[in-house]
Amino acid sequence: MTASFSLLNRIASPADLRGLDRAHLRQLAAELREFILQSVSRTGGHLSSNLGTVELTIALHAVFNTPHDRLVWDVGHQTYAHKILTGRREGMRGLRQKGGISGFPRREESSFDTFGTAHSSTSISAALGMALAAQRKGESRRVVAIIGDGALTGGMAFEALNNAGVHPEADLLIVLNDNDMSISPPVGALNRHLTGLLSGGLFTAARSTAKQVLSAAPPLLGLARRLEEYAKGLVAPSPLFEELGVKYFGPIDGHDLDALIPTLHNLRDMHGPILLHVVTKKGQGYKLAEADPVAYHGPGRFDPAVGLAPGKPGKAPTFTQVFGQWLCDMAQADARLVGITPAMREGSGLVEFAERFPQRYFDVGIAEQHAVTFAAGLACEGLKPVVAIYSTFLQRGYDQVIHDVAIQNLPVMFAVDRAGVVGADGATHTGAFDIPFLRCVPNLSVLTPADENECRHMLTTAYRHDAPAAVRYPRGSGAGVAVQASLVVLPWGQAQPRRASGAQPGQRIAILAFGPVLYAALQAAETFDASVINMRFVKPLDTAALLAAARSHDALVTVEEGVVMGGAGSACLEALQQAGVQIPVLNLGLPDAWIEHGDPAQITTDLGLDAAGIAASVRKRFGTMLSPAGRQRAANE
Ligand SMILES: Cc1ncc(C[n+]2csc(CCOP(=O)(O)OP(=O)(O)O)c2C)c(N)n1
Ligand SMILES: CC(=O)[C@@H](O)[C@H](O)COP(=O)(O)O
Ligand SMILES: [Mg+2]
Repeated sequence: MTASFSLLNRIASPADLRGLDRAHLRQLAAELREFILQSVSRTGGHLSSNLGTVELTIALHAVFNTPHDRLVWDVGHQTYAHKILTGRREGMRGLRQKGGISGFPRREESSFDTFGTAHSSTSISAALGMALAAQRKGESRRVVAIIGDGALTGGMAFEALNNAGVHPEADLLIVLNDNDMSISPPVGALNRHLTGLLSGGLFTAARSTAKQVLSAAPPLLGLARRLEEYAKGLVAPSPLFEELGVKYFGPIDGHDLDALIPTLHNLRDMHGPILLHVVTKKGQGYKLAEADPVAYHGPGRFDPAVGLAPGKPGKAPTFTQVFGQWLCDMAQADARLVGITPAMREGSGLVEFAERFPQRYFDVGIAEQHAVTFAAGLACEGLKPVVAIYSTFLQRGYDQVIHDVAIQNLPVMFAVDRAGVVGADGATHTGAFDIPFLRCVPNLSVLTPADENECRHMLTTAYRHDAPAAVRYPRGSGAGVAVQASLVVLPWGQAQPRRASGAQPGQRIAILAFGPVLYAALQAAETFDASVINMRFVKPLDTAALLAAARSHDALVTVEEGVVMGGAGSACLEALQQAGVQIPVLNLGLPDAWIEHGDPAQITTDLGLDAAGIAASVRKRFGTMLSPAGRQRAANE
């Protein structure tokens, strides 16, 4: 790194910055911002949110006695400054890489990380719990939740505010970090309310007023009350929060340490649930990120002097891109189609659809539960909703899938992206569980395309099925199979034989593959001259193909990129058991363990789900069967 980090290098923990004067804190902010930019440009990571929270993080650690006082971050994708100031500056080299530090707060990583997170809108609930625990235990502790304007759109945040408002004994400070952005531009009436608080020059006027009023020191008891009234009168009052029983302060400039520090100082000594509205800019200080915070939300590696490299032409499309193109084509073909995203327009591949079909596109905010039930409502009235959702975030909408979609057998289609290993985001974002939790729901079908072209066909197949259906596909690209333009419906519930074993009786193995892992299975099959079946459907399972494979082989292997426990392999075991068929079966997939962050290819290898890994597992389990002695034994049986 070329820049000088003379001050930052001396900060081993927040205690080191508490003695610094304002000028030095400003220098620290500048160094920290440069450090984050350089560091993230080398590792990839959530850049623009982190550039926007540098001053806020410094101010929080300067004013609060962390980690005794609790900072609870929402989502946690904006905690790089926090990590750097809490002893993990060197750790940033390995950010989100195998064995390195996480991109999110983790309790096991640092005592300053008070609550593990990465899914949105949990901070107020957790912080309220901590504040009430402290109160009940008689501990003197301040608890601060830091939540973005995007995260505040999540249902959990509203539920927590509703609860906090009836706990005046909870000393809880909620810092609303309002950068007027989610990943994409924010949506919804709450955003309109927040914008209203900043409009008409009020925020500009309030900036200096707030500085004078909210920063009055020292915070005496009587002053706290006056402060509140001043703030109500002179700064923008928010009836919304006040009516909920949460005292509202702000808005103040979240990049101005002279406003932040004294204000936090005063609010620190007030009681009950309080919300401080802080205004920041996503990408602050790096012009390219300020101009395009969406592109710099979570970039890979890049040269900070040049910015993000343009996508390479001719590269195979990702599954997400295949879905995005399919959605536009299907929308063109069927006027009933509507597309829904819970705040993931870019990640889920809906940018073009949103532009071309604005009346049929719904970004509902970070509100997965609502997204699913909203889709159910649309379906009730004859529309054909497609909910584009990451596997990990569908976990949030599970009861809605069961109660609102499946019980009523409504034709809602789920395009389940990021199913399987995701890489740098790690355990919180791995799409591990969707097969088990979806396949047990009556009426709901689960499809697992093996490649890009099959993905397009399966999306069409599921869409035309006219009942609840989920098509799951992974992050990134697959085998690179060319995608046909036509909208093809595949035979419902039918597997596809891909390779026939020519092995001797006693040595015949069939690999049943679910999803893109088919291609690794095909490679592994060469080693043992195994049969390979592309199962295509987890549900309805092609039991005819399964039983036929069991009859004509000596062992079965199932492979999927999801947890083995309760997964597609389990579905095969259940079907075999129901049919009274006994055959050795090896189930391969994700283990009963958290999949940590790292390079996705490396993770796949470590999990034994690449060709070599599958072959090694088969050899380990069925090695004796494959040996001459084993063959002899099988022949004698
Ligand atoms: C439950 C859930 N849904 C979606 C996401 C994906 N996501 C991560 S950050 C983010 C935007 C958050 O916006 P905000 O809280 O305002 O923070 P900012 O990015 O603006 O700093 C979204 C939608 C998530 N982490 N969790
Ligand atoms: C923090 C968060 O939840 C998102 O920003 C997520 O990291 C995006 O992941 P993708 O890069 O897979 O879209
Ligand atoms: Mg935001």
